[in-house]
Amino acid sequence: MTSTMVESSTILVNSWIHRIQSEGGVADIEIYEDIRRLSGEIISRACFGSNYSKGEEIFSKLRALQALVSDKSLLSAIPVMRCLPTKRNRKIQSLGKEIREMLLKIVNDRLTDHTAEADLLQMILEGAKNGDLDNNEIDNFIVDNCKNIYLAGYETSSTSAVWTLMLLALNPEWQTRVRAEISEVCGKQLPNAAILPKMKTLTMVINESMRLYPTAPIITREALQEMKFGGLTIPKGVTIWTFLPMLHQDPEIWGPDANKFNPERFANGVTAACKLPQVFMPFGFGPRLCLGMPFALAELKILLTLLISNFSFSISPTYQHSPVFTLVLEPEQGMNLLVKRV
Ligand code: HEM
Repeated sequence: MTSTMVESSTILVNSWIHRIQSEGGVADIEIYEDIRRLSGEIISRACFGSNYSKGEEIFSKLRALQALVSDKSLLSAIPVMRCLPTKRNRKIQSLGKEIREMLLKIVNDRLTDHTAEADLLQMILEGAKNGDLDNNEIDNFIVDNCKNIYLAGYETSSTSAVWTLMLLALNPEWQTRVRAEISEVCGKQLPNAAILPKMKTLTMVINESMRLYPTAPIITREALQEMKFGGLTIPKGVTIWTFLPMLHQDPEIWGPDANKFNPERFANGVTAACKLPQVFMPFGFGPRLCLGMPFALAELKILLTLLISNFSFSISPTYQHSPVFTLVLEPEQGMNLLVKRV
């Protein structure tokens, strides 16, 4: 899927080149919106192949649904309020219904034209076919998996990219180091799957950015039986929240510069970066480790390679630093950077 990632990212690069030219050499760009759109396009193409524009429509409805269900107002925290026929609840229901119908329509079209595309939808369809499920369960399986991929893979990749670009904008010496690596490894070539593992400096930068700004900052696990955790007794059924920023920025584990951006700490890999490498878990851990990790890292490396080799970044005077936790850790006021050609 890397060629899809390169294709979509190149369109973004060209649009910024035009913008910079028309704004006299430097453009103040709110990059979060653009990168989110790009990430949506990439995941739609990966998920729905040639039906990706329909997929984008579905994803935009899922985004609206996500905004409604992650409303943190006091009233919505009362369980009974979620069942009353309020305007918000009716909207949630009708969006859910529309999304389900649109997804099932794509599936039906796919089943009748017998095209076995190499996309995630095809894998989900095959998974559904091979499972021991009745018709209604098959539909639920398909709809739930498509929603899961959207939630897990869309906002996460785009927010990781914008936090990394913010940190690079604040640390121009690292932009220079990454740019030098790109020119050495890629030359005049576009990035491809074979060269991604050679991008050592870029990997260090991405790791450091995910340490300081873990996109999915809370990992949850349910205690399946009563257990002891240090001096605490955790009863069966309790959900335990692990807050990653506490682990990722603990000076006892990472040293006195734990709060500083210093990708050098990852020069010899994660195991040498701190006292307890298992606490570094931007993609989770164990059997539920993020399924999309290789996909996300390829997407991040391709996008950052194309952006850093074409542009230099600095913080815009209009940028307001306001990380906020919705379903992911995102910049509440967007991400304004000054962008120039290199
Ligand atoms: C930088 C981007 C991403 C980050 C930081 C991220 C992070 C995470 C985290 C922290 C978890 C929970 C793991 C756990 O509980 O141990 C997770 C789960 C998951 N992620 Fe990602 N993710 C990213 C991108 C993606 C993408 C692009 C996809 C799909 C294409 C994806 C699919 C999934 C799925 C399906 C799960 C659930 C796995 C399971 O429960 O077995 N993720 N991700």
